[in-house]
Amino acid sequence: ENGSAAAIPIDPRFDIAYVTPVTIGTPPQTLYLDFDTGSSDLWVFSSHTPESQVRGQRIYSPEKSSTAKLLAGHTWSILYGDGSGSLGNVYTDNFTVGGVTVTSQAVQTAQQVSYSFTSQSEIHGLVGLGFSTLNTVFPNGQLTFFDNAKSTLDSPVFTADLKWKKEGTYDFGFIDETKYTGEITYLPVQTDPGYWTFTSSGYAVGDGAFHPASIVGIADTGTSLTYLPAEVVTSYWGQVDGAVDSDYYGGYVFPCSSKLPSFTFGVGPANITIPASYINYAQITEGSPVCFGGLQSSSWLGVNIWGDVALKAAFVVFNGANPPTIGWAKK
Ligand SMILES: O=C(CNCCc1c[nH]c2ccccc12)Nc1scc(-c2ccccc2)c1C(=O)NCc1ccccc1
Repeated sequence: ENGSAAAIPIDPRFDIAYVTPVTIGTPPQTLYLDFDTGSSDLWVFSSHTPESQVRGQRIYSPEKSSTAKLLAGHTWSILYGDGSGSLGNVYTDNFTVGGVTVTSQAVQTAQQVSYSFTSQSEIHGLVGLGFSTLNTVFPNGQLTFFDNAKSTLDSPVFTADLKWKKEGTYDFGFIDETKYTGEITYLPVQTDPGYWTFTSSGYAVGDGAFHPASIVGIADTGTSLTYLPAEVVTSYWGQVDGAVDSDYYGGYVFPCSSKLPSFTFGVGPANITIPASYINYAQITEGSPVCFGGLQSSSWLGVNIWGDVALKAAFVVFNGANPPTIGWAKK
């Protein structure tokens, strides 16, 4: 049974994250969750989350679901690179997204969430679409929604068609030819430790020369910006009048009036171009003449991340066959 669901930007001004409607339990409880290829825990705000940590989010109440079952003795705790995190207990219940249903999906209910989640009222939890090896449930790791759904899909794939300041889609089980142009270029995926890790073949700044390089990075729908090696982002921001790498603002900022070049990255023999508008990420604060870049250095992360700023420039196929591969197409 294949499926398709909307990827809705949570803020009309800039693409912090995208949420997708899901239903959990019986009778169905609808929540809007962040589908995240950069992690592998499905966790939700719940009736177990302290009221002081809930600010407008919808919650999942397992006690109101006749099909919910506590996974006794199991707990989870996750920490993300930005220092945010959450922890709690585990239930299994019916989980449906875009017409695809998994009965007895592990649903991790939050007993604690960090402030960065409390402050995002539009995000009611995350659906990890990384490899299940990254799942944090203890003592027995749980399977992701995609791993559970795979056998019921026509093909063991899901695709991401994220859009700039507009609603996109996640498709499960099939590849929609109307969503891309030209050919899909498939690349090998390194599944250790469990991210969708691939190697880009290089980059170009604006209409400049292509620089062949092997850039190993994670295709990550759950991270807003794109973080690349210092020499790459330095050569990009070197082309922008007034751009500086600001300790104060925590990254490259530039005068909002500056003209930005596009950024092209290689995917095998092909390439994807990120339009300049996607890299003009956001004003520092409403009305500020200072803008924050969508392309930032990965040196403090220790890992390169192709986040939403890059992914929304492409149609991306996450192929969960054995061995897994990742496909990139223009659109
Ligand atoms: O975790 C995810 C995707 N889920 C994010 C969920 C989330 C976390 N706050 C959120 C807030 C809103 C919505 C979703 C989230 N991706 C990956 S793969 C490797 C790293 C990593 C590993 C080591 C060191 C650094 C990163 C991360 C990472 O920490 N990204 C977040 C981030 C955030 C800021 C800057 C860089 C990376």
